[in-house]
Amino acid sequence: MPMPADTRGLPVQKASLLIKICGLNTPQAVEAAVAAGADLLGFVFFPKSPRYVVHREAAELTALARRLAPGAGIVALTVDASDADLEAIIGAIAPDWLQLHGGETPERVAAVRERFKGGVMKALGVGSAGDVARAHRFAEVADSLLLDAKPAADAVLPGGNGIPFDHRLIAGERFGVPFLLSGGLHADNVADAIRLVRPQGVDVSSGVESAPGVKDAARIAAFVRAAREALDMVRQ
Ligand SMILES: O=C(O)c1ccccc1NCC(=O)[C@H](O)[C@H](O)COP(=O)(O)O
Repeated sequence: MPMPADTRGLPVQKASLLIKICGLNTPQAVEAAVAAGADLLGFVFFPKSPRYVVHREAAELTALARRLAPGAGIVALTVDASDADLEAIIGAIAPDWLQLHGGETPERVAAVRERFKGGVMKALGVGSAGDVARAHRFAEVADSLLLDAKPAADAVLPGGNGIPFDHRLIAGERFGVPFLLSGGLHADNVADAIRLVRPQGVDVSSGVESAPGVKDAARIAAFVRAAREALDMVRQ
């Protein structure tokens, strides 16, 4: 899996993750996320998702993002992607981060990280104390974690379902690597979630949409404002 060596630009790691808007699929959505001041911009490479972008679209959107916000981190979200798929995505958009949102094992995460020069973020569903213990194992092989709700058994998507989980399971938890809190967040609940969990950042998709796959500029702005204020408070 030959991967470019110059993608670990790491403005995002310096910023310790912070606020990610996921599932950007139009120029308007990218512009709204950038205008709101998002730190990480996520692009979904999972065909069954309403936020799916093909490589050519993703290349155009990430070029726009880099022009408008050179300091923002570009995140490519994949689900159990093969080496060839990852290589094609990296070739198309040179992401700063790969978000692995499938059933990747710790060994697979370590192997991807070995070859990819950007950051590797492992997404995990949390529904029990056992899941938190499992997250610690992944923290040994990933650059960061994204802790999300577990999808329903019959869900089509492994993420992006707008479902929250019990944040008390990870209140004050530390993993040795930064993590994003995710799952069912929106402008009205994100501050409470941040105050309880004290994550290094937050991630949202459904909570800033007017319909599945349709980002809403006002909701993005409100989310980033609320999240930024709460993150600033817990960092003091
Ligand atoms: O968003 C998707 O369509 C998606 C598809 C396949 C795997 C993961 C997906 N999203 C993952 C994310 O990073 C979401 O932002 C995260 O799960 C939170 O989603 P939401 O609860 O909708 O805010």
